[in-house]
Amino acid sequence: MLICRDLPSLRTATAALRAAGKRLALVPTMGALHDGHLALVAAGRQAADAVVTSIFVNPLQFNPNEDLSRYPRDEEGDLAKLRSARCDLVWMPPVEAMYPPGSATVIEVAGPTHGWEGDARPGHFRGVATVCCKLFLQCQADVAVFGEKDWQQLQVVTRMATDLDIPIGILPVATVREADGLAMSSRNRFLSPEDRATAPVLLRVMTQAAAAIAAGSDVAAALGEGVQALRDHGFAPDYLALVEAETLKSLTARRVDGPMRLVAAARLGTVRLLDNVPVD
Ligand SMILES: Nc1ncnc2c1ncn2[C@@H]1O[C@H](COP(=O)(O)OP(=O)(O)OP(=O)(O)O)[C@@H](O)[C@H]1O
Ligand SMILES: CC(C)(CO)[C@@H](O)C(=O)[O-]
Ligand code: BAL
Repeated sequence: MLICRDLPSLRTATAALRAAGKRLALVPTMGALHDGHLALVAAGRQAADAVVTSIFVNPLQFNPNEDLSRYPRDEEGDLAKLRSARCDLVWMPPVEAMYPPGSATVIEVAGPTHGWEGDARPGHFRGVATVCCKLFLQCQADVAVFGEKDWQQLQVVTRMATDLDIPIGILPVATVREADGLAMSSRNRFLSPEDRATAPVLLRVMTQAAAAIAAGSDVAAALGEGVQALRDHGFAPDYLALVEAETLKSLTARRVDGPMRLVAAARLGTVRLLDNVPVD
């Protein structure tokens, strides 16, 4: 497994893979890898001949009041996991290689960035879109693999690649969960034992609300009951919403002309949990 820490060596390595006729899959991550990330690597292996995983904790997508400095890092562990998953190349640039002094260009996506995580984390999607655009251009992969766990991010990146005519396919991978239903996330390690025991309630509440809406219940009532149930279990919900799956536009009634998604963010102690489920 090759490890590249500067752009010239990444370009040389990816050019050699392409010259050998290999199709490349890119898996963008921020490290602290778990089985959710490894499912993306496995999907990349299925979709292409060689997998490039990037590990870069992107300062541009964190707000000043967020957890950049305590974001979990585990380079040794990550590299061991990627070797076992038969990743071919790891791209782990230092911040100065990604944003050299004088960098002055950002990518601003409208549409699916509006609302939800876009409201809760101002500037977050500008940082995500900018780094993903750079990663796509740096690696020139054929496909990029993203988890459905970050549903809004998946829609934002898909929109950006389409709008900028970047020749890359976006491959979504279903959310990987713990046995009790909690979506795997690097930040779960910060849950206290008590909060870890409560955390799966988020999926249970969302699944119930999605089933009620699918069965024809009033949307506002189903969402209201869900929010109350979360509060009763000690969550501080940021939002629980029914949205159009691709645009993230809020829905007050079931739609009949396309897919819907239930999206939620809720805090438990210091940890903000994200999840989403289909409504059908
Ligand atoms: N449980 C999961 N199932 C599927 N994909 C996942 C899962 N968790 C993360 N991913 C995907 O892995 C990629 C990198 O995510 P990231 O490195 O932020 O991991 P994370 O565990 O989501 O961390 P965070 O705690 O920041 O949310 C994203 O495409 C994300 O959607
Ligand atoms: C896509 C990503 C790697 C961009 O920094 C990040 O937002 C993430 O880990 O989901
Ligand atoms: N998983 C999305 C990256 C972030 O929380 O910043």
